[in-house]
Amino acid sequence: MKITKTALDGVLLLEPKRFGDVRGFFAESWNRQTLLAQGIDIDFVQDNHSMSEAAGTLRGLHFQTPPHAQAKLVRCARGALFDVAVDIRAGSPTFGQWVGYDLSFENGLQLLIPEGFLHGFVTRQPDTEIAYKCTAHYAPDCDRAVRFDDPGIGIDWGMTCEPVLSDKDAAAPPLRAIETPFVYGA
Ligand SMILES: Cc1cn([C@H]2C[C@H](O)[C@@H](COP(=O)(O)OP(=O)(O)O[C@H]3O[C@H](C)C(=O)[C@H](O)[C@H]3O)O2)c(=O)[nH]c1=O
Repeated sequence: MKITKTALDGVLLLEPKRFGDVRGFFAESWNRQTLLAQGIDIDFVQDNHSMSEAAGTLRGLHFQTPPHAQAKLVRCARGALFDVAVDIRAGSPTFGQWVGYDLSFENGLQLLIPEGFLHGFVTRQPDTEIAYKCTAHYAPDCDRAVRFDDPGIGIDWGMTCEPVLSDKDAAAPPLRAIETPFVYGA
C-alpha cells in the first residue's frame, strides 16, 4: 500500500497493490492491519456505494456534524471521477483550502478524508460508481451541505458544462454561512 501525504494535513492518497494475472487483478481495497502498520488507526462502520449516470454529475460538498462526523475512504469502483476534500477545521493553517484528485477504476487510487473536511466529487465518465467507507453511520439530522462553487473556496472542478446536481446541492449555502464545528488538532 503506497501512501502519499497531500497539501491538507490528514488527507492521504492511497494506492493499494494490484496482483495481476491472466484473469485480471486482485487488490485488498481496505485492510485495517495494513493501515495500522503505517500508523493509520481507523475503523469503519458503513460502506456507501453510489452510481451517477451522467458524466458531470456532482455530489457535494457534504459533511456530518459531531457526534456523527465521518472520516471516509473513497475509491472509484467504475469509471472516473475528480474527488475533492476541503479543510473546515477552525484554526487550521489550511482552513478553507481544497485538494482534488482523479480517482478511477483504472488507477485504483483512494482518498482518505478525516473528520473536519467537506467531501464532494464530479464524475468524468457516464455510469461512474463510487464506493466509500465511513467511520460513523448516516445521521440525516447531522447531514450538511456547502455549495460546490463557493467563491470563498474556489474549487477548480475541471468542468466544461453545468453539473448535474441534486436539489439539495443546488440550494446549498456558502461555507461562510454555516457553523463549522471542527477544531484543528482536537
Ligand atoms: C449519504 C446517505 C444517504 N442516504 C439516502 C438519503 C437519500 O434518500 C439518498 C440520497 O442521499 P444524498 O442525496 O445525500 O446522496 P449524495 O448526494 O450521494 O450524498 C453523499 O455524497 C457525498 C459526496 C458524501 O460524501 C456523503 O457520503 C453523502 O453526502 O440516500 C442513506 O440512506 N444513507 C447515507 O449514508
